[in-house]
Amino acid sequence: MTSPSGDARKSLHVNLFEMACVGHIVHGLWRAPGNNRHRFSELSYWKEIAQLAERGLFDAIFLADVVGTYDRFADGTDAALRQGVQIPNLDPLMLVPAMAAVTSQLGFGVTFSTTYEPPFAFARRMATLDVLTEGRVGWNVVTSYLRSAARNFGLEDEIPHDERYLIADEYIDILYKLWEGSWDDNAVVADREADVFTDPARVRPINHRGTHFQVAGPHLVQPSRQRTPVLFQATGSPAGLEYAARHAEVVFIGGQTTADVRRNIAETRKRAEAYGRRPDDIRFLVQAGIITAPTEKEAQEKLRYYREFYSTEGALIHAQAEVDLRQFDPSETIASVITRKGAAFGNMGRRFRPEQTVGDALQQIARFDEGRYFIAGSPDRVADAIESWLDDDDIDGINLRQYHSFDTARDFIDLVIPELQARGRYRTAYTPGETLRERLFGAGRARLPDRHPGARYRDPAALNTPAAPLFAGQSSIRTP
Ligand SMILES: Cc1cc2nc3c(=O)[nH]c(=O)nc-3n(C[C@H](O)[C@H](O)[C@H](O)COP(=O)(O)O)c2cc1C
Repeated sequence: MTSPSGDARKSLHVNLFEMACVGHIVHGLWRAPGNNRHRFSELSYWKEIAQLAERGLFDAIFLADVVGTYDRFADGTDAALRQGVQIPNLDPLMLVPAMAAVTSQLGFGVTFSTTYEPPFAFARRMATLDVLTEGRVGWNVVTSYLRSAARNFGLEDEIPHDERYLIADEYIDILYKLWEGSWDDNAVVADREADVFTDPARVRPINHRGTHFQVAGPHLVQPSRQRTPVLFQATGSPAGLEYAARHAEVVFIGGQTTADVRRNIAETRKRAEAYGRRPDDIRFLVQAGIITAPTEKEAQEKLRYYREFYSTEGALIHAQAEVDLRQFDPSETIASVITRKGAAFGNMGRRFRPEQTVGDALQQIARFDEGRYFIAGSPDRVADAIESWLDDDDIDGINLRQYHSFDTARDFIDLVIPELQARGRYRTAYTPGETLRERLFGAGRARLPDRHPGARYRDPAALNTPAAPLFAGQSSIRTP
């Protein structure tokens, strides 16, 4: 079958979705016997999971991150602390060298926010990782969403949503200047006889003077194999999609149905063309929940078992619920709760329909086992579902959500991957020495293609001509 994007039989890209905490998105399951999540603060945990992902020939381990606490529910941060909802958490960039040292092919996607820390230091840290891993890193560009994070970095409140993307646009432009424009490939000559380590004629400052940042340069790190790490982004808003169309190479796309997802993908590809990119310059991933076992019956039993540990309170904390819905009669409607609680109902009003009951809303918020990209079943049924996601929805891959570390990844690797391989839907080996970008886009694509906006700074003259601002002429985007 030919997919809408034209590939004969698309092969699945897989990242293992991780975060250095006990409760990332599936809350409460850290208590399940045998779950290793509480070991996230041990180096051995990361070494073990990286080796497991490499055994499964995964594209990468993808690390989420937040820089504030979920403090809106009940007794604020205390609830998040008790439930382990993304706190305590460790800095994901620091985990990469440990995992890279015990693997040779696995990639690493790392989340970092453009809103709080200046670009120069981040450019250096990320380039360091790309140099040391020989081109195995990607960056998940986020603008952050917690008000508590803003307060950690000296702000009273969050910067308005669309303005964050404008800042992110200048931020990434600086990174392109540093990563792509500041150093020529052959700048390091290491000529002992001539007593020259780096040829100064091949290194230049960037002298960026913009709206939000001023960065002189030169970049402190010599070019890595990819120069710019693979650019990941997750978004659903018009501003975010515009940003993705311009910059992202891998997009986590939203949508509840095949039709939604296909439409969102098609629109993003079309917008990318408006920026001079090709429709297939972007890969699309979804976050998938997969629970499998040798037989259908065992898979359903495993699902039931996981359900027993799931924490509704954790889900409410993560959703930044301002009201504890559990205190209401399950048969009461959301409309009636809103009337009684008024403004205190906060963001929950946007999540639910007024006619829904509290019981229904609670189930909705605490459900980890539904939706187009969830399946609990035998390896055969899982593989059928994945083939449909690839062909019918036009996605390219998944971020595999973990319920149990390391069983979720192990089950997928031992049971589903052989089935996908037999169907020609999954690699049977890594291509030795390939970069993460080549794994996603093919041989010869270690670096951004020339048509990507970041590539313009390969011409040093471009360092003196500002890039067009994001959203230029876009009336739907709220510029400040
Ligand atoms: C798969 C996935 C992973 C995400 N990981 C993070 C993350 O680690 N840190 C973060 O601040 N936001 C993360 N987000 C949230 C997005 O960055 C973004 O805020 C969200 O998708 C809403 O998009 P918008 O900001 O364009 O409205 C993630 C979203 C998805 C779908």
